[in-house]
Amino acid sequence: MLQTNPSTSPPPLVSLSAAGVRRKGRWLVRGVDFSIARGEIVTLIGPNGSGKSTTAKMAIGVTRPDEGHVTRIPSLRVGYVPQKLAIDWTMPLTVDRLMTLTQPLRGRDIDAALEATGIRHLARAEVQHLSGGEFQRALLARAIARKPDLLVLDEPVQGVDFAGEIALYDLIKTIRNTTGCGILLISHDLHVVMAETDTVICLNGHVCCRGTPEAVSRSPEYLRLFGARAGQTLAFYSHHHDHTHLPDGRVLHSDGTVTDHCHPDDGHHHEDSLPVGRAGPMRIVHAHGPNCGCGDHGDEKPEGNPGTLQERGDA
Ligand SMILES: Nc1ncnc2c1ncn2[C@@H]1O[C@H](COP(=O)(O)OP(=O)(O)OP(=O)(O)O)[C@@H](O)[C@H]1O
Repeated sequence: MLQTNPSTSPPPLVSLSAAGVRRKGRWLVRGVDFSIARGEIVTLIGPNGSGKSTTAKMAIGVTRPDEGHVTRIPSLRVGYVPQKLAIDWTMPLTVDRLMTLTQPLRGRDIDAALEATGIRHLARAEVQHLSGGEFQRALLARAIARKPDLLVLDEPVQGVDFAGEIALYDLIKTIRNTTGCGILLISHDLHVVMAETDTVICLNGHVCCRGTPEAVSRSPEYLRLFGARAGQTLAFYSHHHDHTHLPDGRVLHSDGTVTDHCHPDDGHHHEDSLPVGRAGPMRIVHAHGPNCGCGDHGDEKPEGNPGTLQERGDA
Protein backbone atom coordinates (compact mmCIF):
# COMPACT_ATOMS: atom_id res chain seq x y z
CA MET A 1 0.00 0.00 0.00
CA LEU A 2 1.22 3.48 -0.90
CA GLN A 3 1.97 5.49 2.19
CA THR A 4 2.64 9.19 2.48
CA ASN A 5 5.67 10.17 4.42
CA PRO A 6 4.56 13.12 6.57
CA SER A 7 8.08 14.55 6.54
CA THR A 8 8.02 14.88 2.71
CA SER A 9 4.41 15.99 2.21
CA PRO A 10 4.18 19.72 1.44
CA PRO A 11 3.07 22.01 4.25
CA PRO A 12 -0.55 23.17 4.18
CA LEU A 13 -1.26 26.41 2.35
CA VAL A 14 -2.75 27.84 5.51
CA SER A 15 -3.09 26.55 9.01
CA LEU A 16 -5.08 27.97 11.94
CA SER A 17 -4.33 26.90 15.47
CA ALA A 18 -6.54 27.92 18.42
CA ALA A 19 -7.16 31.13 16.51
CA GLY A 20 -9.64 33.76 17.69
CA VAL A 21 -10.75 37.33 16.96
CA ARG A 22 -12.01 39.70 19.62
CA ARG A 23 -13.75 43.03 19.00
CA LYS A 24 -15.36 45.45 21.43
CA GLY A 25 -14.86 43.07 24.35
CA ARG A 26 -16.48 40.13 22.56
CA TRP A 27 -14.95 37.07 20.94
CA LEU A 28 -16.36 36.92 17.42
CA VAL A 29 -14.79 33.51 16.96
CA ARG A 30 -12.45 31.50 19.09
CA GLY A 31 -10.50 28.25 19.28
CA VAL A 32 -10.45 27.66 15.53
CA ASP A 33 -8.22 24.85 14.28
CA PHE A 34 -7.98 23.68 10.71
CA SER A 35 -5.69 23.70 7.72
CA ILE A 36 -6.08 23.66 3.96
CA ALA A 37 -3.69 21.81 1.69
CA ARG A 38 -3.23 22.23 -2.06
CA GLY A 39 -6.11 20.50 -3.84
CA GLU A 40 -8.19 20.31 -0.66
CA ILE A 41 -11.70 21.72 -0.22
CA VAL A 42 -12.76 22.91 3.22
CA THR A 43 -16.29 24.19 3.77
CA LEU A 44 -17.21 26.45 6.67
CA ILE A 45 -20.87 26.28 7.60
CA GLY A 46 -22.75 27.96 10.39
CA PRO A 47 -25.69 30.26 11.05
CA ASN A 48 -25.58 34.01 10.34
CA GLY A 49 -23.10 35.77 12.57
CA SER A 50 -21.33 32.56 13.60
CA GLY A 51 -17.92 33.87 12.50
CA LYS A 52 -17.44 32.27 9.07
CA SER A 53 -16.31 35.41 7.24
CA THR A 54 -14.18 36.44 10.22
CA THR A 55 -12.49 33.03 10.14
CA ALA A 56 -11.91 33.22 6.38
CA LYS A 57 -10.41 36.71 6.72
CA MET A 58 -8.15 35.39 9.47
CA ALA A 59 -7.07 32.53 7.21
CA ILE A 60 -6.02 34.85 4.36
CA GLY A 61 -4.44 37.52 6.57
CA VAL A 62 -7.01 40.29 6.19
CA THR A 63 -7.75 40.02 9.92
CA ARG A 64 -5.05 39.21 12.45
CA PRO A 65 -5.87 36.71 15.18
CA ASP A 66 -6.04 38.13 18.71
CA GLU A 67 -5.05 34.73 20.06
CA GLY A 68 -3.67 31.56 18.58
CA HIS A 69 -1.72 31.34 15.34
CA VAL A 70 -2.31 31.46 11.62
CA THR A 71 0.50 30.34 9.32
CA ARG A 72 0.57 30.60 5.56
CA ILE A 73 3.13 29.41 3.02
CA PRO A 74 5.38 32.25 1.87
CA SER A 75 3.93 34.36 -0.95
CA LEU A 76 0.61 32.55 -0.87
CA ARG A 77 -1.57 33.80 -3.72
CA VAL A 78 -5.19 34.16 -2.68
CA GLY A 79 -8.23 34.59 -4.90
CA TYR A 80 -10.98 35.97 -2.69
CA VAL A 81 -14.62 36.27 -3.66
CA PRO A 82 -16.18 38.27 -0.85
CA GLN A 83 -19.80 37.97 0.21
CA LYS A 84 -20.48 41.60 -0.71
CA LEU A 85 -18.83 43.85 -3.25
CA ALA A 86 -18.79 47.60 -2.88
CA ILE A 87 -19.82 48.40 -6.43
CA ASP A 88 -21.41 51.66 -7.49
CA TRP A 89 -24.33 50.21 -9.41
CA THR A 90 -25.23 53.61 -10.90
CA MET A 91 -22.04 53.50 -13.00
CA PRO A 92 -21.99 51.22 -16.04
CA LEU A 93 -19.49 48.39 -15.53
CA THR A 94 -18.75 45.64 -18.02
CA VAL A 95 -17.60 42.17 -17.06
CA ASP A 96 -14.13 42.64 -18.56
CA ARG A 97 -13.76 45.93 -16.66
CA LEU A 98 -14.81 44.15 -13.45
CA MET A 99 -11.94 41.75 -14.00
CA THR A 100 -9.32 44.52 -13.82
CA LEU A 101 -11.03 46.85 -11.36
CA THR A 102 -8.40 46.55 -8.63
CA GLN A 103 -5.48 44.97 -10.45
CA PRO A 104 -4.23 44.87 -14.03
CA LEU A 105 -4.43 41.52 -15.81
CA ARG A 106 -3.16 40.26 -19.14
CA GLY A 107 -5.84 40.01 -21.82
CA ARG A 108 -5.16 36.33 -22.34
CA ASP A 109 -5.57 35.60 -18.61
CA ILE A 110 -8.91 37.43 -18.65
CA ASP A 111 -10.04 35.45 -21.70
CA ALA A 112 -8.92 32.15 -20.16
CA ALA A 113 -10.75 32.88 -16.89
CA LEU A 114 -13.95 33.92 -18.68
CA GLU A 115 -13.69 30.81 -20.86
CA ALA A 116 -13.13 28.54 -17.84
CA THR A 117 -16.17 29.95 -16.08
CA GLY A 118 -18.34 29.74 -19.22
CA ILE A 119 -19.03 33.46 -19.58
CA ARG A 120 -16.67 34.54 -22.35
CA HIS A 121 -19.69 35.61 -24.38
CA LEU A 122 -20.57 38.03 -21.58
CA ALA A 123 -17.24 39.91 -21.57
CA ARG A 124 -18.87 43.12 -22.84
CA ALA A 125 -22.11 42.66 -20.89
CA GLU A 126 -22.95 45.06 -18.10
CA VAL A 127 -22.52 43.55 -14.68
CA GLN A 128 -25.83 44.94 -13.39
CA HIS A 129 -27.68 42.97 -16.08
CA LEU A 130 -26.17 39.59 -15.19
CA SER A 131 -28.26 36.87 -13.57
CA GLY A 132 -27.29 35.72 -10.07
CA GLY A 133 -25.44 32.68 -11.46
CA GLU A 134 -23.66 34.72 -14.15
CA PHE A 135 -22.58 37.31 -11.59
CA GLN A 136 -21.11 34.62 -9.34
CA ARG A 137 -19.24 33.21 -12.37
CA ALA A 138 -17.88 36.67 -13.14
CA LEU A 139 -16.59 36.96 -9.57
CA LEU A 140 -15.06 33.49 -9.84
CA ALA A 141 -13.42 34.40 -13.14
CA ARG A 142 -11.96 37.51 -11.51
CA ALA A 143 -10.52 35.41 -8.70
CA ILE A 144 -9.05 32.60 -10.83
CA ALA A 145 -7.51 34.98 -13.38
CA ARG A 146 -4.92 35.74 -10.72
CA LYS A 147 -3.95 32.04 -10.61
CA PRO A 148 -4.37 31.66 -6.87
CA ASP A 149 -2.92 28.92 -4.69
CA LEU A 150 -5.96 29.31 -2.46
CA LEU A 151 -9.45 30.26 -3.58
CA VAL A 152 -11.73 31.65 -0.87
CA LEU A 153 -15.39 31.79 -1.83
CA ASP A 154 -17.75 33.49 0.61
CA GLU A 155 -21.29 32.27 -0.15
CA PRO A 156 -20.60 31.49 -3.84
CA VAL A 157 -24.11 30.17 -4.49
CA GLN A 158 -26.01 33.12 -3.04
CA GLY A 159 -28.83 34.27 -5.32
CA VAL A 160 -28.52 31.09 -7.40
CA ASP A 161 -31.27 28.49 -7.87
CA PHE A 162 -30.84 24.76 -7.19
CA ALA A 163 -29.75 23.86 -10.75
CA GLY A 164 -27.42 26.85 -10.79
CA GLU A 165 -25.98 25.76 -7.44
CA ILE A 166 -25.12 22.32 -8.85
CA ALA A 167 -23.56 23.92 -11.95
CA LEU A 168 -21.48 26.32 -9.84
CA TYR A 169 -20.24 23.56 -7.55
CA ASP A 170 -19.33 21.51 -10.66
CA LEU A 171 -17.37 24.51 -11.91
CA ILE A 172 -15.57 24.94 -8.58
CA LYS A 173 -14.69 21.25 -8.65
CA THR A 174 -13.30 21.61 -12.20
CA ILE A 175 -11.22 24.62 -11.13
CA ARG A 176 -9.80 22.62 -8.23
CA ASN A 177 -9.07 19.63 -10.49
CA THR A 178 -7.41 21.66 -13.25
CA THR A 179 -5.43 24.12 -11.14
CA GLY A 180 -4.83 22.08 -7.98
CA CYS A 181 -5.57 25.08 -5.79
CA GLY A 182 -6.92 24.74 -2.27
CA ILE A 183 -10.48 25.98 -1.73
CA LEU A 184 -12.15 27.48 1.31
CA LEU A 185 -15.91 27.65 0.82
CA ILE A 186 -18.31 29.49 3.10
CA SER A 187 -21.96 28.61 3.32
CA HIS A 188 -24.70 29.46 5.76
CA ASP A 189 -26.60 26.38 4.70
CA LEU A 190 -26.21 24.07 7.67
CA HIS A 191 -27.19 20.91 5.86
CA VAL A 192 -26.25 20.93 2.19
CA VAL A 193 -22.62 21.25 1.16
CA MET A 194 -20.54 20.54 -1.91
CA ALA A 195 -19.98 16.78 -2.04
CA GLU A 196 -16.32 17.18 -3.01
CA THR A 197 -15.67 18.89 0.30
CA ASP A 198 -12.91 17.12 2.20
CA THR A 199 -13.78 18.64 5.55
CA VAL A 200 -16.89 20.44 6.73
CA ILE A 201 -16.35 22.70 9.71
CA CYS A 202 -19.42 23.86 11.55
CA LEU A 203 -18.88 27.18 13.30
CA ASN A 204 -20.95 28.83 15.97
CA GLY A 205 -18.49 31.31 17.44
CA HIS A 206 -16.24 28.27 17.81
CA VAL A 207 -15.81 24.97 16.00
CA CYS A 208 -18.92 23.05 17.01
CA CYS A 209 -18.14 19.97 14.97
CA ARG A 210 -16.35 18.81 11.85
CA GLY A 211 -16.58 15.86 9.49
CA THR A 212 -16.70 14.66 5.92
CA PRO A 213 -19.85 14.80 3.76
CA GLU A 214 -18.61 11.98 1.55
CA ALA A 215 -20.45 9.16 3.23
CA VAL A 216 -23.73 11.00 3.12
CA SER A 217 -23.51 11.93 -0.55
CA ARG A 218 -23.11 8.24 -1.42
CA SER A 219 -25.98 7.02 0.69
CA PRO A 220 -28.82 5.39 -1.29
CA GLU A 221 -31.39 7.38 0.69
CA TYR A 222 -29.77 10.63 -0.37
CA LEU A 223 -29.46 9.59 -4.01
CA ARG A 224 -33.14 8.59 -4.05
CA LEU A 225 -34.03 12.00 -2.67
CA PHE A 226 -31.92 14.21 -4.92
CA GLY A 227 -30.92 12.00 -7.86
CA ALA A 228 -27.52 10.72 -8.92
CA ARG A 229 -26.35 14.01 -10.47
CA ALA A 230 -27.08 16.01 -7.36
CA GLY A 231 -25.50 13.22 -5.35
CA GLN A 232 -22.21 13.81 -7.15
CA THR A 233 -22.31 17.48 -6.38
CA LEU A 234 -24.24 18.11 -3.20
CA ALA A 235 -24.20 16.30 0.09
CA PHE A 236 -26.18 16.53 3.25
CA TYR A 237 -24.04 17.35 6.20
CA SER A 238 -26.19 15.86 8.93
CA HIS A 239 -24.96 16.56 12.40
CA HIS A 240 -26.27 17.48 15.76
CA HIS A 241 -25.20 19.88 18.43
CA ASP A 242 -25.74 19.07 22.06
CA HIS A 243 -26.05 22.74 22.99
CA THR A 244 -27.34 25.97 21.48
CA HIS A 245 -25.74 29.41 21.70
CA LEU A 246 -28.45 31.91 22.61
CA PRO A 247 -28.36 35.44 21.13
CA ASP A 248 -27.28 36.88 24.50
CA GLY A 249 -24.22 34.61 24.56
CA ARG A 250 -25.58 32.12 27.11
CA VAL A 251 -25.76 28.43 26.32
CA LEU A 252 -28.87 26.24 26.28
CA HIS A 253 -28.02 22.59 27.00
CA SER A 254 -29.86 19.51 25.81
CA ASP A 255 -31.20 18.91 29.33
CA GLY A 256 -32.89 22.33 29.22
CA THR A 257 -30.48 24.10 31.57
CA VAL A 258 -28.98 27.46 30.61
CA THR A 259 -25.49 28.50 31.63
CA ASP A 260 -23.29 31.51 30.95
CA HIS A 261 -20.71 29.34 29.18
CA CYS A 262 -20.40 25.92 27.59
CA HIS A 263 -19.62 22.99 29.85
CA PRO A 264 -16.11 21.58 29.48
CA ASP A 265 -17.46 18.49 27.75
CA ASP A 266 -20.20 20.20 25.72
CA GLY A 267 -19.66 18.20 22.62
CA HIS A 268 -16.18 19.62 22.38
CA HIS A 269 -14.25 16.46 23.08
CA HIS A 270 -16.49 13.72 21.74
CA GLU A 271 -16.42 11.74 18.56
CA ASP A 272 -19.87 10.69 17.47
CA SER A 273 -20.84 8.44 14.60
CA LEU A 274 -23.85 8.81 12.40
CA PRO A 275 -25.16 5.66 10.74
CA VAL A 276 -25.13 6.76 7.12
CA GLY A 277 -24.14 5.47 3.72
CA ARG A 278 -22.10 2.60 2.41
CA ALA A 279 -18.87 4.42 3.02
CA GLY A 280 -19.40 3.99 6.72
CA PRO A 281 -20.24 6.40 9.46
CA MET A 282 -19.40 10.06 9.26
CA ARG A 283 -17.09 11.18 12.01
CA ILE A 284 -18.15 14.20 13.98
CA VAL A 285 -15.27 15.54 15.97
CA HIS A 286 -15.84 18.35 18.40
CA ALA A 287 -13.20 20.96 19.04
CA HIS A 288 -12.69 23.53 21.75
CA GLY A 289 -14.79 26.68 21.71
CA PRO A 290 -15.00 30.11 23.31
CA ASN A 291 -15.96 30.10 26.95
CA CYS A 292 -16.25 26.34 26.83
CA GLY A 293 -14.80 26.18 30.29
CA CYS A 294 -12.23 23.51 29.61
CA GLY A 295 -9.48 25.87 30.77
CA ASP A 296 -7.32 25.01 27.83
CA HIS A 297 -7.38 28.17 25.71
CA GLY A 298 -4.31 30.05 26.85
CA ASP A 299 -4.25 33.70 27.85
CA GLU A 300 -6.57 36.25 26.32
CA LYS A 301 -4.91 39.10 24.51
CA PRO A 302 -6.40 42.58 24.53
CA GLU A 303 -8.86 43.24 21.74
CA GLY A 304 -8.50 45.59 18.83
CA ASN A 305 -5.51 44.47 16.80
CA PRO A 306 -5.82 46.22 13.50
CA GLY A 307 -6.47 44.02 10.50
CA THR A 308 -3.57 43.55 8.13
CA LEU A 309 -3.54 43.29 4.40
CA GLN A 310 -0.60 40.93 4.18
CA GLU A 311 -0.63 38.08 1.67
CA ARG A 312 -4.00 39.21 0.56
CA GLY A 313 -5.68 38.57 -2.74
CA ASP A 314 -7.94 40.99 -4.45
CA ALA A 315 -10.38 41.46 -1.60
N1 LIG B 1 -15.14 44.46 12.93
C1 LIG B 1 -16.12 44.00 13.69
N2 LIG B 1 -16.39 44.58 14.88
C2 LIG B 1 -17.36 44.12 15.68
N3 LIG B 1 -18.13 43.05 15.39
C3 LIG B 1 -17.92 42.43 14.22
C4 LIG B 1 -16.91 42.87 13.31
N4 LIG B 1 -16.92 42.06 12.24
C5 LIG B 1 -17.89 41.15 12.45
N5 LIG B 1 -18.51 41.38 13.63
C6 LIG B 1 -19.56 40.56 14.25
O1 LIG B 1 -19.00 39.27 14.40
C7 LIG B 1 -19.99 38.27 14.21
C8 LIG B 1 -19.50 37.29 13.17
O2 LIG B 1 -19.50 37.95 11.91
P1 LIG B 1 -19.16 37.18 10.57
O3 LIG B 1 -19.39 38.12 9.43
O4 LIG B 1 -17.85 36.53 10.70
O5 LIG B 1 -20.28 36.03 10.59
P2 LIG B 1 -20.77 35.06 9.42
O6 LIG B 1 -20.88 33.71 10.04
O7 LIG B 1 -19.91 35.19 8.22
O8 LIG B 1 -22.23 35.64 9.16
P3 LIG B 1 -23.17 35.66 7.85
O9 LIG B 1 -23.59 34.25 7.57
O10 LIG B 1 -24.33 36.48 8.30
O11 LIG B 1 -22.40 36.29 6.74
C9 LIG B 1 -21.27 39.01 13.84
O12 LIG B 1 -22.05 39.12 15.02
C10 LIG B 1 -20.78 40.37 13.38
O13 LIG B 1 -21.74 41.37 13.64
